[in-house]
Amino acid sequence: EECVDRDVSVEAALRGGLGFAPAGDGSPPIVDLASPGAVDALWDAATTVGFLTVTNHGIPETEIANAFDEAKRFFAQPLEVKRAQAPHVPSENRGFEYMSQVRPSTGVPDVKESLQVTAGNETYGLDLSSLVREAHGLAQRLMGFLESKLGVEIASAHTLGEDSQSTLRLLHYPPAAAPGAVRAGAHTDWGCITLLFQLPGNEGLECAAHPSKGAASSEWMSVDPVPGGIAVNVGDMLAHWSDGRLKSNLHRVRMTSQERYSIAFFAQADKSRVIRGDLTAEAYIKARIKSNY
Ligand SMILES: O=C(O)CCC(=O)C(=O)O
Ligand SMILES: [Fe+2]
Repeated sequence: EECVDRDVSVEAALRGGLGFAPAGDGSPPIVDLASPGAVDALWDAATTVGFLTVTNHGIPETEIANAFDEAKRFFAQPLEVKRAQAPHVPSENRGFEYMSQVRPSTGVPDVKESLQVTAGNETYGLDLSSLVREAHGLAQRLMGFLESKLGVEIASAHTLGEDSQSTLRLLHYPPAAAPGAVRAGAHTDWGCITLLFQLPGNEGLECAAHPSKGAASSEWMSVDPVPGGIAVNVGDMLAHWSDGRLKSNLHRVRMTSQERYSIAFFAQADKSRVIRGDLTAEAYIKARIKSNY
């Protein structure tokens, strides 16, 4: 399946010079969800750079802060404790992994540890269910906005029920090891929409500045934390579903001298949902997991 092989074009872009290029000026647009022009601004960002930051999103800051506290508490434990508390089940895209995700673009493991909780599954004793609910609600709202422009029914494809495979991922990049290294290799996300919660002071996220130029592009752009904002990006599943109108853009996490915590919510179509021919959203995600662990 062409869409499952998305990483081939990623490699082409990196061979084209993007891999080692530094970040230039600029940052993705900020979309104020309380403004009357929000739908147009969202559409504009999603069809050009594929990255944006939303403000006035309605998720209580205390909810987000609580999830970061949970993440810090979890990651502070000894490695064996984390492994025992949340065994990694790659086939189900959940549990705790340590320095084990190899991005096809780099061939070496990301310098990070992460804990993945799948909607509807256990939260390993962590208080994360309410952020999952809030994030799912916001992702659906954003997809509803896009749906109104796209004319394709996408917002109802994600539930929080039995069939869900949407995922909350807590990420921790330890204090800098090798200067110049990349913390997370360049990749595109697999799902429909990703919400990325960042902490002020924890910089490093970058996306390709000119995604429409593909392999000819050789610049990155910082996606720095915005107070009260959540970074949003389009994933491959939605790019595919929209016939390429919505852009799934390359991004990476650059090494900085600061330790980094972030939280991603990957809104993915339900397992049984058919996204192309007879390819289900479940089969699609499974194929992408296989290429990464
Ligand atoms: O930590 C980040 O900011 C980015 C994480 C990311 O891109 C991912 O896990 O897909
Ligand atoms: Fe990502």
